[in-house]
Amino acid sequence: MKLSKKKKNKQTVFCFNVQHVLPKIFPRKPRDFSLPNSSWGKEMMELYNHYNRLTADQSVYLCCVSSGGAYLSKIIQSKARLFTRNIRDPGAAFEYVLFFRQDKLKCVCIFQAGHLLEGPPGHVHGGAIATMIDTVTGTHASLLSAPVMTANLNVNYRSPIPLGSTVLIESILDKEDGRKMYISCRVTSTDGSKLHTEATGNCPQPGESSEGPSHL
Ligand SMILES: CCCCCCCC/C=C\CCCCCCCC(=O)SCCNC(=O)CCNC(=O)[C@H](O)C(C)(C)COP(=O)(O)OP(=O)(O)OC[C@H]1O[C@@H](n2cnc3c(N)ncnc32)[C@H](O)[C@@H]1OP(=O)(O)O
Repeated sequence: MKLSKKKKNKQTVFCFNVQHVLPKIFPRKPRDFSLPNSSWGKEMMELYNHYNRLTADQSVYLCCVSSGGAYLSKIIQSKARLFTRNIRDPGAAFEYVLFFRQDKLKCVCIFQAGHLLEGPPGHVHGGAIATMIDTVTGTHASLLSAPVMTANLNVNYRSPIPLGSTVLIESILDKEDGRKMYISCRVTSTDGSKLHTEATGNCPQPGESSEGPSHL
């Protein structure tokens, strides 16, 4: 993955451009799943507008596209799809947008959990929550360094997340030790008053001998 670097108002702004990570052979412009759609509730829209405004000067808006599968299928001859973007029905599963703040080494994700993610009746499945945490910490670590693999993820579920609700997932780089990135993550209600889940993860850049995401 390449990050382009632009000087803007004396600040360095990193732009994540999907065109850099897609091969030229990709037949059409992929749908950008991080743009608003009709399934987004009021809270999701308000938060999206809030963070999107913040990106104007000092942050980066990540375009999380569904293109991974189509890209990979050309290479590994499979029907792979990025797990969190493989359900086409808007609002049915993982609706989310990631915002990466360069200054505080912090990533914020707005996540609206759809009806296909049910675990305990009326609430979000723990595996779906861990998936989103893994996605946020993995993307965060990858954008701070190079593509990583999650080696270790510890998740503590503190209070259930109501199905259909919107939550904030915030990740922070705690420590960088060689090629290991230690990241902590909190899932809270959108006003921050209720803690749903806490997690810590270790995401190293794979060594040369390991089977990392080198094909990316
Ligand atoms: C993929 C990222 C792409 C990014 C693209 C961004 C664009 C945005 C687009 C789309 C976003 C999508 C984002 C999704 C993100 C999802 C992330 C995942 O779910 S990854 C799948 C689950 N994880 C695995 O399958 C790993 C399996 N394990 C391995 O492959 C290896 O064990 C690996 C690579 C983790 C390490 O292997 P070694 O050979 O490279 O290196 P060694 O020496 O074994 O470990 C390195 C250091 O890490 C520690 N370590 C290893 N395993 C550990 C563990 N389980 N717990 C704690 N530390 C561990 C070791 O002690 C070592 O530390 P010392 O350097 O000696 O200090």
